[in-house]
Amino acid sequence: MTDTHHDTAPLAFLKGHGTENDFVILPDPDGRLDLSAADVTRLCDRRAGIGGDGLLRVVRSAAHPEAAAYADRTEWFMDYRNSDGSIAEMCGNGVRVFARYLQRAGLTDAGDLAVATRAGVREVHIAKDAEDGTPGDVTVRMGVAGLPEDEVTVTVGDRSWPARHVDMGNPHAVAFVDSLDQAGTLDEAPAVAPAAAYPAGTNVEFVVDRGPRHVALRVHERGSGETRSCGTGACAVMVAAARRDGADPAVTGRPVTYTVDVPGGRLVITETVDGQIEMAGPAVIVAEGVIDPEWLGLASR
Ligand SMILES: N[C@@H](CCC[C@H](N)C(=O)O)C(=O)O
Repeated sequence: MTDTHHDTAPLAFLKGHGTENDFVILPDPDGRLDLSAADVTRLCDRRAGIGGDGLLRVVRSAAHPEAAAYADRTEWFMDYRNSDGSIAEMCGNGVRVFARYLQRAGLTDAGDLAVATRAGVREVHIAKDAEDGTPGDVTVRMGVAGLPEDEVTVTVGDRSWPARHVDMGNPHAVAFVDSLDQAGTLDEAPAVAPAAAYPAGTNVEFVVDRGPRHVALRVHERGSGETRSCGTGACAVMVAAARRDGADPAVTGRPVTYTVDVPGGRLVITETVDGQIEMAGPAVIVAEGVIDPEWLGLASR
């Protein structure tokens, strides 16, 4: 934290998740907080902190140097960090939870909005709640998947699989396996070769079939370890599965939809004829509170 936030006022936070990919949310509209990697790690610590796979800082686009160029398109920038404090370009579940926060805070209504991310502006739709009060899903247009042609191999222990390199704004290696247990404990990051394919590291997904246009995955996230869901990872898996199955909306002229089961729930993902990947699923705020400024070291800076 820099001296841009040097009072001892409690710092508001919320906690939320999308299919159990969980986040600490820090509202910082005027961009006063300058979070170090150590600050993020502390906040995301599941025993000594609040706990989360990552952190979403909610900043006005105009107040953030990486988003000022988007300020005429959207008011809000998602400053996403992995739980180890590293910065990632994009977080698919994060942007859906971010939108839910904006709705809860009265900063947007259900309907359409746009959120700036390091991977560009993403369009989001918050569905209205059902009559019984069940919250509507949050859908995000994730952009067009990049499919580099390189041949990639993922290894865990003494097993290796060919993998598909998919770029969803952030990097992914998607390996189809016979059983999700083959990925082992995922306590450590799987080895991915050649390293040159992923100069900034990668997220790795292991995938099995569950039925027609229906797959399930486990994921090891760069910067966070194994998580119970990864939105960009689920989209990468959907595209890899579609191409494997011979489905390409740009060729057939028809959108294609896959159900993607993750350990923490279910995402429904469609590739449109213009190549856009649209991901729908739940996004939930579970708590809000205040952070002790002395604990985080705000008072001494
Ligand atoms: N869980 C996220 C992805 C977060 C970023 C990722 N760990 C990376 O470093 O690229 C998602 O829902 O997409």
